[in-house]
Amino acid sequence: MAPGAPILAPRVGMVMVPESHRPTIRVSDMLSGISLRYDYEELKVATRDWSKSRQLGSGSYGAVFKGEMEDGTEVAIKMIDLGALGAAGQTEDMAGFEEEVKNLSKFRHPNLVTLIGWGKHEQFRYLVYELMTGGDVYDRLLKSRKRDHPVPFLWCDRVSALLDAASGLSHMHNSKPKAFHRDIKAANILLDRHGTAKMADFGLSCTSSGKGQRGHQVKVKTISGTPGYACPIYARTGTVTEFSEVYSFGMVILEVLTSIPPATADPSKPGGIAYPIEAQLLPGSAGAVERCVQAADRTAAWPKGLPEDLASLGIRCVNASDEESRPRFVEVVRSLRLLLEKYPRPQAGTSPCHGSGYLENVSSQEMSQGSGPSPSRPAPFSLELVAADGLQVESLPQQRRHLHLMASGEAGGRLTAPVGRQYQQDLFESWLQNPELCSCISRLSFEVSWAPGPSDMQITAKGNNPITLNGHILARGDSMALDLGSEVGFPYSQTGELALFLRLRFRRAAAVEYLNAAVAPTAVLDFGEERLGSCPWVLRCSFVEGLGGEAALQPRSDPKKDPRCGELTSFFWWL
Ligand SMILES: Nc1ncnc2c1ncn2[C@@H]1O[C@H](COP(=O)(O)OP(=O)(O)OP(=O)(O)O)[C@@H](O)[C@H]1O
Repeated sequence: MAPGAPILAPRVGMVMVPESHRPTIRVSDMLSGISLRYDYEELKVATRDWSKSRQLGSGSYGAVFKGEMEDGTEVAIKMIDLGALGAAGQTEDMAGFEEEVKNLSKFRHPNLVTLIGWGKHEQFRYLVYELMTGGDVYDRLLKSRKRDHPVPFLWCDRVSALLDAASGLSHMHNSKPKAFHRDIKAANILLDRHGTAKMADFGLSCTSSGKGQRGHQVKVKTISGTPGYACPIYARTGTVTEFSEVYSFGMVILEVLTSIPPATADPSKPGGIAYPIEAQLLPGSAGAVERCVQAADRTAAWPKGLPEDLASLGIRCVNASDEESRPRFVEVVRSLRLLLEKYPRPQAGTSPCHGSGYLENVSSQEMSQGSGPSPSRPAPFSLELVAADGLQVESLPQQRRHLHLMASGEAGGRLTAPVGRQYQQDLFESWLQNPELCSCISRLSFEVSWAPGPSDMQITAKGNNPITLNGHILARGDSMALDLGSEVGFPYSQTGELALFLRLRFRRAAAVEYLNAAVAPTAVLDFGEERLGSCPWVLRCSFVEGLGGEAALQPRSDPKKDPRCGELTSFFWWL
């Protein structure tokens, strides 16, 4: 599903739902009962005639396009080419169209992607979904590990996505008839613009009304699913149960904890598949929880204790030999909810859960040496959203109003931080309702540079689309000095009266950092207001594990002398 997904053969084979569960009516008959049929012309207009620029991705059965319907609703339209599938010996219901429409039409749940309607034209079938603009969990994990310009995917967003997805799956498994997704994987967990996760891609799903020895189950003739996620017992027997689904979800839990994919291309065998979770974490052997904790992706800034708790849950789900020892989805949901209660989201302003562009859990040593998962470093500035076309800024939570700059380069003794659609895509998309405006923001729109101190701040326009600084237009290559309070704008067009569709204010960051962050942050600091001695700012401590809140540590001019801040010195690289 995600671009660059490592899965080589997403579907091992095609679904064959057994006779007793197979619908006997033709697709066209069945769908006539579903009211939201869209005219082909409307779908064509919505996607600007299936413009390549509107393509969101493609799966086994065809491409998915972003569309805008007549009423302005943004949607994702999956196009299935039955001609191509027929040539490959596949039929209409094998393409998953019938199943997907039938199953999705039944479900209305906040954590299942909503099917808005459908359409057909010649050999094409169309599925119209709510648009999920936040990407998928697989892609988020990939982006969080990128060496250049990583986009943090922090622990609370990860656990919350797991809880959402498990809730959607639990709903399917507790509905009547019970429904099986059959392709649970990180790439099929999509995120909306607010970060809510929903299960997608029901092309393989099927229902069961009968109970077998192991509860509700469906025996399929051909095994399908995604390598690495598929339960080995299901792969052997062809019997889908809730437990086989929980196995796949357990793999997702371990993947979200460690950012290690369950399956990937095997570099040693052309066309081969490697199973990194199996190989590195040995989930079925003693010590698996410890290995998972060791492998926990530190860029997520896990709080102490959470990796153990999450690993234990994941390991229970992927018990390969005794499937009945796996929890049911309802238990998985409750366990994940308990984890979010046990480890509450830190408050805004000191939160390691600020999403896009936010500081990640790289240890202070890594930061000072510029090593570790990424060479990016938090800048002591941020850009605060002042206004965006079509958006009521006050409706956004505080933490979604800030673009936190990351210093990712150094030139001539100056640090630079990039801003643009390529770097803060999620944030720009969440600010701008109109995707065309979003695409007016260049991939690299501008760079902020400064001399360590920080002083002598400068902005340099880098994109084809101009920007403004305090009302002055800056074209590509233009630089201007930047002050705290300066306003950066994005103009609608270069001609006519200057009107801005997005305005951001340059401000000092409410910076946070986690010290001694081997796995969990032990302290959170932010810039205080005072200037003391030769030091331009004092770091005020908001939270230290075991010490409580802000009152526990007072601001001071020489943190080096305080034993409680042993690592603080390496934090001063930007001062
Ligand atoms: N509702 C949606 N909103 C936004 N993007 C979507 C939506 N549904 C799918 N996509 C995007 O379209 C791409 C293709 O999705 P699709 O479900 O067709 O295939 P897949 O699940 O990747 O592959 P396969 O069907 O072979 O498992 C995905 O990468 C996803 O990013």
